[in-house]
Amino acid sequence: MLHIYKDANEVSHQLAEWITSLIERTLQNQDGFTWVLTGGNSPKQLYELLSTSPYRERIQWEKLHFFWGDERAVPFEDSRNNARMTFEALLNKVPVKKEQVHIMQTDLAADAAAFAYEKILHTYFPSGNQTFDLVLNGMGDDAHTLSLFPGSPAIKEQEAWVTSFWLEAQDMYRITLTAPVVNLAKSVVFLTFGANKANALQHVLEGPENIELYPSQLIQPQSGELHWFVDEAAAGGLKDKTSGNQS
Ligand SMILES: O=C(O)[C@H](O)[C@@H](O)[C@H](O)[C@H](O)COP(=O)(O)O
Repeated sequence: MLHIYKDANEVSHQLAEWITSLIERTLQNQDGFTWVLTGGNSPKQLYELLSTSPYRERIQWEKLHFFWGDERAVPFEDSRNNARMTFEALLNKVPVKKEQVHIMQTDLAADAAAFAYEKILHTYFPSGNQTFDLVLNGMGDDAHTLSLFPGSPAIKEQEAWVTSFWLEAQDMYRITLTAPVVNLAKSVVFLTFGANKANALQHVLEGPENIELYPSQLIQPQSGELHWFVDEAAAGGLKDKTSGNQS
C-alpha cells in the first residue's frame, strides 16, 4: 500500500502515528513486539518523534524487542554505525533494557557477526514460518534497501537470514538481513523521501522486475503487509499514485 504525504516532515509524523497504533493493536493480542530498525538519514526524525510526547507515553517500551536490518561493520563508537545512530535518536531516550536490544556485533569479524545474529533470530522465531512484527526499511537512490545493493552477493541469498560481504565502494564490510527473513515479517514499511529517490521508486514499484538493478523489489512479504511511506517528491515519477491510502 502506498501512503503519499506532502513532505518529509509530514511523512515522519504520519508514520510515527501509524507505528504507534500498530504497536498498540498488536500488544492487545500478544505479549511482545519485535521490530527491525533501519539506519540511514531518513528515519532520524521518526525516531526522535517516537521518543517524545504523545507517542512515547502510548508505547509500552518494556514489551518491545529491537533488531537491525543492516549494519556497517565499523565500531559502535563510529558515527557511521547504524545502531549508534538509533541509540542517539531513540533508544537512549526511552525505557528499554539491554536484553530487549539486539545489535549486530561489529566487534566480531563480519561473517561471525552474521552467524551470531542468525542464531539470535532463530531463537526468537523457532518455527521459521513467521518473523518480525515490523521491519522498517529505507531505500537508497540506487534502489538498495538494507545492505542489498545492486549487484551485491547478498541479493542472491535464498537460505541464510543474515549475511555479510565486503562492499568495495565503501571500503567496509556490511552485515545484513536477507530478503527471505524480511519477507516472513508481518509488516514491512519503507520510509523514503526526496526527489533523489523518485527514479528508484518508479522502477521499484512500476518497472519490470530487475532485482539486480533494483534490489528493493526483493521485498515482497509472503503473507504480511507491505507499506510505502513517501513524500510527493519521491512519488514524482510514479504513473499510478492511487495504489493505497493517500492524504
Ligand atoms: O546502512 C544503511 O545505509 C541503511 O540501512 C540503508 O539501507 C539505508 O536505509 C538507505 O541507504 C537509505 O538511506 P537514507 O535514509 O539515508 O537515504
